[in-house]
Amino acid sequence: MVQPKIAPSMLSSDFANLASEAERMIRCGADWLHMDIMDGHFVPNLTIGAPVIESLRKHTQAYLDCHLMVTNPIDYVEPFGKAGASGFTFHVEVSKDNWQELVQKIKSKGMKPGVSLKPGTPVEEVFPLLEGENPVEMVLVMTVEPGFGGQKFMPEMMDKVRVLRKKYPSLDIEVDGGLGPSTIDLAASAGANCIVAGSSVFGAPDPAHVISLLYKSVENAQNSS
Ligand SMILES: O=C(CO)[C@@H](O)[C@H](O)COP(=O)(O)O
Ligand SMILES: [Fe+2]
Repeated sequence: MVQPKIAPSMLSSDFANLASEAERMIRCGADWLHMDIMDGHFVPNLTIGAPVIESLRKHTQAYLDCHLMVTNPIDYVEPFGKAGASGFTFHVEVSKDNWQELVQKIKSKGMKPGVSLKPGTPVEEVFPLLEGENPVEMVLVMTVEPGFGGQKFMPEMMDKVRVLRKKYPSLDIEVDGGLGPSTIDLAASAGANCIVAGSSVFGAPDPAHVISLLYKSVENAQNSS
């Protein structure tokens, strides 16, 4: 059975207090911290890069689940490895020609390679990356258009999750965008085990309660499947 992981998206945190926000999330029961890296080109928004990951790493031992919404992910592997990133998830839409080199490089820097796909990208496009000698170890299914937090969950993306879970029973499948107490059951029953949640966690009066609801939903779905 794949381990449930709840990953609050730090995009919804107070960036001016990133270290204490990270610590607060871990205290609230978060398994991973989801870090959204946007280059203002692949997506129309600009966030943080390796220097911020490096600074945060000095304050936490937590798993830093980095989601690279960038046009040239290969340029980021070395700096992110040095900075202390744990997971490095790139987008399939910009990696068709060099994903093999990318995966190899990510692993050689001690990070876990993942691939993400935008809502309009067919799930079949990630299949080659899950086969062969050097596969990715996680698929991140976007459930909103990448770029911003606080958008509405797209339930039609659950078909992709179902297809992936059927084909790859032990794969880490992450969902990202619009996840919270009202949408988690759809994602959990489709087979997602890694759950990114930004606004629903940071906007809640009791983030620990939301994190535990998300975790329990994944556990329940796994126990009844
Ligand atoms: O990658 C992204 C957005 O591009 C996400 O990680 C969001 O930051 C999730 O935020 P919510 O939809 O949960 O508010
Ligand atoms: Fe993300």
